[in-house]
Amino acid sequence: MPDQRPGPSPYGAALRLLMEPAPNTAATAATKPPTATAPARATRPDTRRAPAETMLKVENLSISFRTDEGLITPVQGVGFEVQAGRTLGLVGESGSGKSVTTKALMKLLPGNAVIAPETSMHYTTKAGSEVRIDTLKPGSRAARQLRGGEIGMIFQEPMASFSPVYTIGNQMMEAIRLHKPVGRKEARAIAIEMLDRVGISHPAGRIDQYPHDLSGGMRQRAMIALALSAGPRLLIADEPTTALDVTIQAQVLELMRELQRDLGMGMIFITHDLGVIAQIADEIAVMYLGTIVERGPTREVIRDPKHPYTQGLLRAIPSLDHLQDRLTPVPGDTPSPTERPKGCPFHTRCAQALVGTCDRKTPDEVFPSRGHGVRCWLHDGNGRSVA
Ligand SMILES: Nc1ncnc2c1ncn2[C@@H]1O[C@H](COP(=O)(O)OP(=O)(O)OP(=O)(O)O)[C@@H](O)[C@H]1O
Repeated sequence: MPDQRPGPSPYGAALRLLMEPAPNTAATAATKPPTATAPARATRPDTRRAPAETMLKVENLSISFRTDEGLITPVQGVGFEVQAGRTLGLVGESGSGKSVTTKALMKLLPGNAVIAPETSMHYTTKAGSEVRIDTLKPGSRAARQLRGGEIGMIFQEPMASFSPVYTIGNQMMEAIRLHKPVGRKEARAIAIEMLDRVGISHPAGRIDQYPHDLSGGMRQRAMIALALSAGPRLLIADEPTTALDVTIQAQVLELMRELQRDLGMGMIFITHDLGVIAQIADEIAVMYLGTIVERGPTREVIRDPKHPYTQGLLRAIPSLDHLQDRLTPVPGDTPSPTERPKGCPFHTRCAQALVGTCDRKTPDEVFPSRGHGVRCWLHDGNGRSVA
């Protein structure tokens, strides 16, 4: 089991600012991240409160895999929404089912995967038509059109997107022409413009370089340009900044926010790091063992986490001014999906578990406040804590 404790990221400090009800000026200055490009969200005026338009609605998503050991179900009853111009942060430990969930959206699940019949995944296209993603055939033309043209994806490792044997430009032009009726010349012009947009200097020259000619940060930017060149309406970003050093990480996050504002894209941002989520996400969904245990507006979930697992993740965040302190990781290991505990999946690690309830019955989602949902027997859904 890999160590899940987050490293000392500068976002720990940004997160603290979100958690503290009224930071005083002196404290704010002392805990500011060292990167000038990453101002804390808490200090930034919120300019994105336009009426929300739901572009993706996932309900009751369950995914199983046929394996030699039998059927395992690493994703169970997941539901969330993504709005145009907003970001949903999907956070959870390794193996919690984040990648499998997004692969289902991209129709990229392997052949041994089975999506439960009660699942529904509604997506609204650029043209305004409704697509039931759950009913699309993987490998079909409709699925290919959805991927790239409507839903783009960026990964932690840019080489997962780029082929090493073609130039950046050739790969971008191919992506553009797959989704837009343009000739080579026009596609090249769009690609150069996109490289420029993501901050790559001398884009007209860089376009003819190979991925390995670029530095790590540049490759990451080029991958964002590649994903955006087909003009996706929804961008799925799977740990896109984890491999970068903190300064570049902050620049890439800022760039993504900027592009999102300009293009009005919806975004699903996947990470282990709640500090990064605090920087980029409007809403958070916390996943544990294939279930969303808590979701809601970022600020509210971070200031007033309801689920003991979310509370544990927040306790595990280091702050820059207390790096010498011991972190408090969530005790215990995540059980394997083949040994999913009965009742609440977190009860085996929960210090507040109610014997006879949490170990027997699976909690339904309740809403202690508007838009803030939690699956935990400690909450009764009327804003009251049962414990
Ligand atoms: N093809 C497959 N066959 C069987 N099990 C699989 C398959 N793909 C994924 N799984 C299982 O599904 C579970 C969830 O995996 P997933 O990759 O979605 O986790 P994650 O939250 O994205 O983790 P990480 O942060 O490490 O990427 C894991 O237990 C994994 O072993």
